[in-house]
Amino acid sequence: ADKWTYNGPEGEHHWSRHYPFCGGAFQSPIDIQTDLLRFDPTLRPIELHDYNLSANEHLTLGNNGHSVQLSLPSRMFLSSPPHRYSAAQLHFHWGSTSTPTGSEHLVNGKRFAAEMHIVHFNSDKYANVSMAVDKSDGLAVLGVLVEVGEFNPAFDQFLKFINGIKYRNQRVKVPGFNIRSLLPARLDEYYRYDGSLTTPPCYPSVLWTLFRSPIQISPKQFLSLASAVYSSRAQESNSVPMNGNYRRPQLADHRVVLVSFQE
Ligand SMILES: NS(=O)(=O)c1cc(-c2ccccc2)cc(-c2ccccc2)c1
Ligand SMILES: [Zn+2]
Repeated sequence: ADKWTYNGPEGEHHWSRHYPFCGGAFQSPIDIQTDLLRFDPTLRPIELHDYNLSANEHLTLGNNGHSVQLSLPSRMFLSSPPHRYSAAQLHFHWGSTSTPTGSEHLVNGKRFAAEMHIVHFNSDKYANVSMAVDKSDGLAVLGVLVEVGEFNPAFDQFLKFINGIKYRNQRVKVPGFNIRSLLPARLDEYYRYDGSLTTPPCYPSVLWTLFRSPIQISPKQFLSLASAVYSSRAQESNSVPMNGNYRRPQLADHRVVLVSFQE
């Protein structure tokens, strides 16, 4: 079983003991300093294919003890030339009801309420996500910053089922919906850098795309995300609420963060 947590003796400062890459280079997340960006005119708008899933398609919403994740069919893909990346899953990182700031990436030191990650793998080169996860050109993750504000009907397409996955290893089936509706309007404005999984084993295998525009969810929706789930199992006596499941920003070292927009 994975032996890591976000706090305490198995917290992020100890991850590298069992997961050496966590102490290595190219780690994520980072604090994106907008005065150190380099505009790259070759960064084209992200193209999404087959993101509009029919309600007949059933997705698995699960509690893996560290996050809430939604499985995605691999026929969904994004193209960011030269490669095509097939979808694998999406999941979230958040703070807590008392401190509603739990995004992983920061922008000029600002932490957002939460962050959504849509994990894809390089299906031009690898048969599945497990083959891709530890390859330097294996993964592409779309990051979306989340703010508390307007109600977000797309979020409710899965949030309304969250009470079925209150405890670790619980899973429910949810009808497919348009995953594009979870993303911000502007898919042409994003930050791009080479990084890693933000959880153990922290493989430096991720081409990160963090969209410039945050999306909004209502206070009630945030409360539901941040207070409905536990990292403990159903039958365990002392239940452990799942919150603060975000890694602190890592050193950018000399990594250049590219940006697809100029102003
Ligand atoms: N935060 S992340 O995007 O770097 C990330 C990617 C993947 C991931 C998943 C499948 C294939 C490849 C990578 C898994 C997690 C994860 C989050 C919580 C608990 C355990 C794992 C997190
Ligand atoms: Zn993540």
